[in-house]
Amino acid sequence: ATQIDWWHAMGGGLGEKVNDIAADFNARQDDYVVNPVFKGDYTDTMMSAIAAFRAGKAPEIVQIYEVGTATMMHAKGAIIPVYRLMAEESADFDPSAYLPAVTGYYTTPEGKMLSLPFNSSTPVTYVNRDILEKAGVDEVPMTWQGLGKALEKVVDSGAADCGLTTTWPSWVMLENYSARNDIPFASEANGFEGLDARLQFNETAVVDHIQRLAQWQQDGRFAYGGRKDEAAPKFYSGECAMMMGSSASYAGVRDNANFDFGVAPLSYDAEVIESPNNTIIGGASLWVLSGASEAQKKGIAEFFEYLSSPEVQADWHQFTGYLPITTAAAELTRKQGFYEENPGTDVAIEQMTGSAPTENSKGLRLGNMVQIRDVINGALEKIFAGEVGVQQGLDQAAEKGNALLEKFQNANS
Ligand SMILES: O=P(O)(O)OC[C@H](O)CO
Repeated sequence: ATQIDWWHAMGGGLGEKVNDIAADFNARQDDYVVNPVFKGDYTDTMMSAIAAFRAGKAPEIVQIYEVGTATMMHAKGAIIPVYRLMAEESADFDPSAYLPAVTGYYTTPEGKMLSLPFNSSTPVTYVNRDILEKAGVDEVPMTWQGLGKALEKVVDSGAADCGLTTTWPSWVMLENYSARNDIPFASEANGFEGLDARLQFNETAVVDHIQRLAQWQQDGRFAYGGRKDEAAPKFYSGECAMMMGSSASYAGVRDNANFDFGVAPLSYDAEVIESPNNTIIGGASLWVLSGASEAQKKGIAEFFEYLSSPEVQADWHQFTGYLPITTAAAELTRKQGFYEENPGTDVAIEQMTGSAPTENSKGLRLGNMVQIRDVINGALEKIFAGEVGVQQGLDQAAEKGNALLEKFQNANS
């Protein structure tokens, strides 16, 4: 049988699920064997794939997180766009079957899908209901203003040491704060309209928002917990009453929380917007690397059809908390009664589909975004440690980030 290597970044239970999906596909037919290989976290996986490609040893399929999208798009000659592969193989592939907020991130301005959305998430708020009850907070406020009051009660009552933490701080507190409140994160429609996009978060309400978090970091309402998902144990352990993070943290919360937990939408800023936008996606998509043989390409097309089937997607969505990427998978999940039996699991999808995405909530398409996130997170760490003022820290991050954008623009135009 033809071998197809699939490098991915899904560790733990998610990795086992990926292995099961590949094994099921392999068992259904005899022509192809998909071999999933765990390559570390998202950054490790992307870096390994780039290095392997240069050495002529690339896998056929690689999972790349959403912030690597612009880099992959411009890696001319290194990728086979998914829309082309599926057309060449006459695969059963209908981009309109996917949720618009998901496909928007991964398509060209002409609507052509470059990579296959596989695990798309969006940030939500997890709450420890036991702590909230102890603190006398009856419902989870929808706005940052309401949240400030509720978290004050949590801390003042001694119900928990910390009010709120977050995973992926740049994604949640800058990128998604901007989208939710209809503010540009960068010019040129967040980079969708040109490589000359420049960062704008140091000139918008993001500055006040980070000021708020810096204040809360001082008074206990917020606790910074790391650049990726290192903050999750602060929530699992009951140290923090709430956590903002990926909808795909659901599996971890479900398996680790020894308390009554709930899922609420990501807060919006009542001083900025009356009715919030959708949030933007995170997670990752699957890219096909050039070098795949004719037989491998056929196998990949078949595998992608299988991955996008309502059954596989619905099962993956229900197990992980990633979004059902197709309308059919969402409908199947609803029909199966999953949302009714597991309250809160539909929050992410409601949040994504409640309104049509605007220019500010479609996503980000910025080159070198992996490095830009590091710059932003570095600035947040200094701000929260009181080493630099909020405006100064964000100005410095924007300046460094813009230099990275300019470098990418020069290399690709
Ligand atoms: O934890 P994930 O897979 O939902 O990803 C979160 C962020 O989007 C990664 O960039």
